Amino acid sequence: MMTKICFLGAGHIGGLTSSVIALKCPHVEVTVCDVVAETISKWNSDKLPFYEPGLYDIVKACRGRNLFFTNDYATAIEKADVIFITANVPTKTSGIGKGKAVDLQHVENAARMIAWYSKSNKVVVEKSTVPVRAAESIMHMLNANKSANVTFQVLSNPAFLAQGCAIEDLLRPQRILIGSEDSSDGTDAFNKLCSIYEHWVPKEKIISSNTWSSELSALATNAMLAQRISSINSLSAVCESVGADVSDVSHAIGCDSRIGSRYLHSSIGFGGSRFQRDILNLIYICEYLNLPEVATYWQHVIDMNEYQKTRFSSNIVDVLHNTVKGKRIALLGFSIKKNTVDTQQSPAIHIAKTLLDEGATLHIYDPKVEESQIFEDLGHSPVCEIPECLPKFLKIYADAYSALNGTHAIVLCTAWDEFMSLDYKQIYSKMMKPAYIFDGCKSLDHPNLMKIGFHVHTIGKKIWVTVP
Ligand SMILES: NC(=O)C1=CN([C@@H]2O[C@H](COP(=O)(O)OP(=O)(O)OC[C@H]3O[C@@H](n4cnc5c(N)ncnc54)[C@H](O)[C@@H]3O)[C@@H](O)[C@H]2O)C=CC1
Ligand SMILES: O=C(O)[C@H]1O[C@H](OP(=O)(O)OP(=O)(O)OC[C@H]2O[C@@H](n3ccc(=O)[nH]c3=O)[C@H](O)[C@@H]2O)[C@H](O)[C@@H](O)[C@@H]1O
Repeated sequence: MMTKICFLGAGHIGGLTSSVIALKCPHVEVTVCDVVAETISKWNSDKLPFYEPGLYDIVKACRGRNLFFTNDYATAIEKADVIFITANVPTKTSGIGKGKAVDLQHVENAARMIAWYSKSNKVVVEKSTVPVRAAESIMHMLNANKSANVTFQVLSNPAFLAQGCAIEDLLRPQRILIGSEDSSDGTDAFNKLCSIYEHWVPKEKIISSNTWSSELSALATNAMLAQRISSINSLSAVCESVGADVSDVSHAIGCDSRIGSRYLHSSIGFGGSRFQRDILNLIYICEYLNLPEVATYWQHVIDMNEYQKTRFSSNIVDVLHNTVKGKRIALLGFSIKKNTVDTQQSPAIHIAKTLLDEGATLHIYDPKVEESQIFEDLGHSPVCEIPECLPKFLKIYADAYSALNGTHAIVLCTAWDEFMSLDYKQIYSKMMKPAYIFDGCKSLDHPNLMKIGFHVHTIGKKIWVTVP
């Protein structure tokens, strides 16, 4: 009999994971549901709800064959053997734990829906990143709302996808972690989920643990990755003071196989909603468990990230002779990193707001982020208490050359590939002099830029040049 899977939540994780399962398991019927009807309409159209390299081709190949997007979650739940919860888990904005603890209401609602519409036993997979022991709450929710003869097994199976390379992460995962209950029913549920992944993931990459370890591992992975970035960013400040280059330091450190080279790229700070949210959640859990020293340790990772953004913005103002008022500054890249439209907590927002508050006029260009998104992200800058005045100071361009024309400085926030191959000689000729580049990604060809005449400032290495 054909295995049937259902996803509750057609966002990034639901949409991406379901598509790859449908691609790799043609005999499995995958149905993806969302409580927002418009999201489902987008999945059924040619303009998917978000951009991710490779996603469109997979959806096109599988949609209507064994991949379906629908609002009829009652039928989808009833038919499914395995149900993934991929609802969003935002940070609480009010009440106990405000600003740190996460709000599980969407996950709980999904669990209730599963209980209401299930007429046979189900394996429920907690895919959303949740606090430790959330599976217990899900189980309570399921048992309190279910029909008498139905039983559930809850597995924890966190997603480890980074935006921009999520399809690659799914097709060739470093590991699939499945946490299950220590019982024969738990083992059966584990085997059922394994049998899906085994279609394309080597068996040795599927690792098992108890449910709580799996839940904690999801938070801990993001916390450790963010901690590495904050560590290298802290060293970038030292490098700028002593004349070292953080890229060299990072390379030297990364060659040590005990440390490894990934997530040691110095930047203007990590962005995205996930790192900060997961660390804050970890801090909240530590405070709840009366582990204040542990909570403080992780808080420093976030503090260092804030420091890096502020340090970079202040340096721009300092270098531009302590005032940017009336100066036109181009900001290249607005998303958290290349190949994604995600702007949540993007360092570019912090930098743009600082420069706007200091009175600069910003020319922003990002290859994929929509103009309306940029206006929304910057709408609360104090300089623009009246949102209508924002367009006077903020201009969004559809191409890099137009954005750079007539500017005093270029600030590189995101390393989209196209920024590396721009004709900087031509750009320099159309900029105000002296022309500055602030490279927040350490990705441009600095000797060449300096030869052209730019003053180059790059994070983690101070370069002062005079125009030839
Ligand atoms: N975006 C990413 O790359 C990663 C996300 N995660 C985790 O996965 C979870 C989901 O994240 P995203 O997909 O990014 O969120 P998202 O916000 O893109 O999508 C969540 C979707 O769930 C829907 N939803 C909410 N309640 C529902 C319900 N009861 N039934 C059906 N649909 C419902 C929402 O309408 C929304 O479309 C979060 O916990 C996140 O931390 C984990 C790893 C990577
Ligand atoms: O929980 C999640 O949703 C996901 O969060 C992150 O993925 P993501 O936020 O999409 O992107 P990353 O590639 O990790 O980058 C996050 C931020 O860190 C920055 N970064 C990354 C690497 C680095 O060396 N330096 C650095 O500053 C990036 O520019 C970006 O702003 C994790 O990498 C994923 O494993 C996890 O599944």
